[in-house]
Amino acid sequence: MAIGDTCTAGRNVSALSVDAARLLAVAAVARVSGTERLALEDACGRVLADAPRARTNLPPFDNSAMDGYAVRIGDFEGAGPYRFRLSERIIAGDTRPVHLEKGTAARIFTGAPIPKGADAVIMQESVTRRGNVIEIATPPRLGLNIRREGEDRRQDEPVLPRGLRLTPPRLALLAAAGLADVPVHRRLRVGLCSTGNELRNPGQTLDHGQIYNSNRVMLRSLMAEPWIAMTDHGILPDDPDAIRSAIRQASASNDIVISSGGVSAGEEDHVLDALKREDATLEVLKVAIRPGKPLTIGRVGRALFVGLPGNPYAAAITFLQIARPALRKAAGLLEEIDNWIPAVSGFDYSRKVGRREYLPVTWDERDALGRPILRRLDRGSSASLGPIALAKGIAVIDPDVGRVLPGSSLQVEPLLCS
Ligand SMILES: Nc1nc2c(c(=O)[nH]1)N[C@H]1C(S)=C(S)[C@@H](COP(=O)(O)OP(=O)(O)OC[C@H]3O[C@@H](n4cnc5c(N)ncnc54)[C@H](O)[C@@H]3O)O[C@H]1N2
Ligand code: MOO
Repeated sequence: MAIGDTCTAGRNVSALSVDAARLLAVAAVARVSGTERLALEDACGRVLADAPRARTNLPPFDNSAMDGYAVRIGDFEGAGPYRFRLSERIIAGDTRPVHLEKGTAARIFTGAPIPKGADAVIMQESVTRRGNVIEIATPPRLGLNIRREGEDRRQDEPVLPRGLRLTPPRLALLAAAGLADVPVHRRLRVGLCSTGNELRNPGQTLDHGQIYNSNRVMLRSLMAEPWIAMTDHGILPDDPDAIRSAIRQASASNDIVISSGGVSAGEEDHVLDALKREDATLEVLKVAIRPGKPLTIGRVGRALFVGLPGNPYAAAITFLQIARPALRKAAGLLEEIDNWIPAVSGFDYSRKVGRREYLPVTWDERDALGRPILRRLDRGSSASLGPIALAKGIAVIDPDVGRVLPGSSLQVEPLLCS
């Protein structure tokens, strides 16, 4: 459901489920269109814009997986033990074309090319060697300890699909397939604003009634991704014109604008009015989520505007659950984050039904099935940062659950805490 700008009822709208709000946010953004080519060394954390093709077979030739002896299976005739004279010595990097003489073996090392005619490698620990002759007790199976040419990737085959975040192993695979550079999506331009007359930056002195801006560093750090180019538009006062002009400017120069504060129902909460005056298409106004119910998402020109609630825990949860999937889509990422783990409650918690709730939790032990036994870190009031700062994860409680009993199953989404 998209709520058009004819809706003047402010927060008198029914709350969307978390899943519906996430879908609307994701649907409201398009993938960035620009791409650039980067050397592999500069591409870690960036998003693959195409499926690069292997320049070579991987591995490029049949090679030995062990230090040992290359043999021909056909030479194992009759009953053992079997004796072979060593006719060759092949080390890694040997570029000679070698043909293994019938009835002989080749001394070979890990990574060295398999000589023509050989079809197994016996590791040296399984062989008795006397001078230039080896003795083998039983015949090997075909292909033993041989890494086949092209078994990882064939030349001209796609090495990786587009839309993947380039991680160290993915970059290594691209390098192994002979690629020196890769096409990546341009960085997603994200603008950040903090709204509130009460905000000062850490390091400044506080007057009575003022607080430190904690959302800024939290959101900047949550978005410290190689695929994001962040512009911090600073602290905006609770002034309708200032907020409107900041939204207009930030939306003209960014793909996505994220603000915190000023989205609830009070007359000093100006974000919604500013969006309406900027002719925004409003997508999300209220979500059945705890914390974070007042969440405002709309399109301003070509940009997506995400007005997170000011309360820090609510800002963190709504960012992670609803804004981040939209950012990931816009950046071209096609892999979803699906890292929840099954857990079991170690607490008794009664609550009002209706909203999906995210509780900060930790754990010190696991049950017989290996599931973490969750311990609550306070109620996780939407204004407090202590619980989420110490949490190992966030437990998810479905909207219709009124009581969580010890021993009941819960999903937990791990937080990176180490
Ligand atoms: N009458 C109603 N009041 C409120 C409602 C409501 O539905 N009706 N919703 C409550 C809920 S739930 C939340 S969450 C907050 C959301 O408020 P806003 O997004 O409008 O945010 P503010 O009022 O500007 O601030 C809320 C709170 O957070 C502090 N804050 C704001 N920005 C920062 C920052 N950058 N760093 C640290 N702390 C920040 C601010 O000082 C306030 O204490 O509204 C409830 N009220
Ligand atoms: O729903 Mo608010 O964001 O928790 O306090």
